[in-house]
Amino acid sequence: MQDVTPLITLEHARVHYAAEAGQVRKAVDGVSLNVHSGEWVSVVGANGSGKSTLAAVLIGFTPLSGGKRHTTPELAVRGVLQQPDAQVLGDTIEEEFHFTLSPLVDSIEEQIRRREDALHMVGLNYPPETTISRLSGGQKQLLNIAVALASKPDVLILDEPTAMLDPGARERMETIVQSVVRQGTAVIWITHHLEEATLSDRIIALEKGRCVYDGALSSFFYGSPDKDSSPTDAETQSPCEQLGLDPPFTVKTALLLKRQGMLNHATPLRPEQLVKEASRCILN
Ligand SMILES: Nc1ncnc2c1ncn2[C@@H]1O[C@H](COP(=O)(O)OP(=O)(O)OP(=O)(O)O)[C@@H](O)[C@H]1O
Repeated sequence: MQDVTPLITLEHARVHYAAEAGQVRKAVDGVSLNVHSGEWVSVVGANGSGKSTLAAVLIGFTPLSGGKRHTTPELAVRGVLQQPDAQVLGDTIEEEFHFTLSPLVDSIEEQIRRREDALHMVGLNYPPETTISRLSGGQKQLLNIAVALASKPDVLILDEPTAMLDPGARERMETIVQSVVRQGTAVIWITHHLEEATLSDRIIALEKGRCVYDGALSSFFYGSPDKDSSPTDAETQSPCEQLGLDPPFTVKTALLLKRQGMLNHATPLRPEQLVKEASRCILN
């Protein structure tokens, strides 16, 4: 059950940078949104659309050029950024957890328990005295995610967390996020892989720094359900298609089936939903 008070609110948030020849680069341009407890929000958009800048604004790293950012008192926000090396402070796994957990948790036993749970969760099976420089890029990313999880934040912001991960670790990330969201953490997941967005509750799309979509996944991928025309009509392109983004394989397949007169108003997002809808269609 979601708390109605937003954890973070942005009101007309702007981040503008000075560019060449006196121009202004609008990295984030008038974005207004709310983030609630226990929701999983995907943020999508083309390269340079402002996703990482928005993440930095939500975390509180990047000051606003205009607009407002409100948070609830003592909100704990943790971010895992794209470059894992940029976030590592310690020489060893143990040190890395210690730097984050010692200001938050007094008991050493509790710190160790959180560290072991988090390493187990992300599947990083290395002893705590391991030197971080020995880890691969993907393993460092998993370490940053584990440290963020161990701090039990109210809001967890993941900027392309799976970019360096193998398929097994990617799948594990989805399970981890489902579990922390169930415990009430709000997760903001920035991704170029729209397959990863299909488990989230809501999708935000950016274009040239502006928020051009904030809402349900089904309307984003299939168009608005209350329109009279079919979502496969050229004139009724979905927001995803209008933005030129690559929809998940399941959505592409479902759209092809719809063009063959199958699936009616079904809007499957995951393969298992597509199989269910297609079977229903065949049996009828
Ligand atoms: N510190 C900065 N100084 C100047 N311009 C910046 C700065 N940070 C970002 N920008 C510009 O702001 C725009 C948005 O960048 P941002 O990294 O937020 O996009 P993105 O959607 O995350 O891109 P990608 O998908 O490629 O990671 C880009 O045009 C970028 O060049």
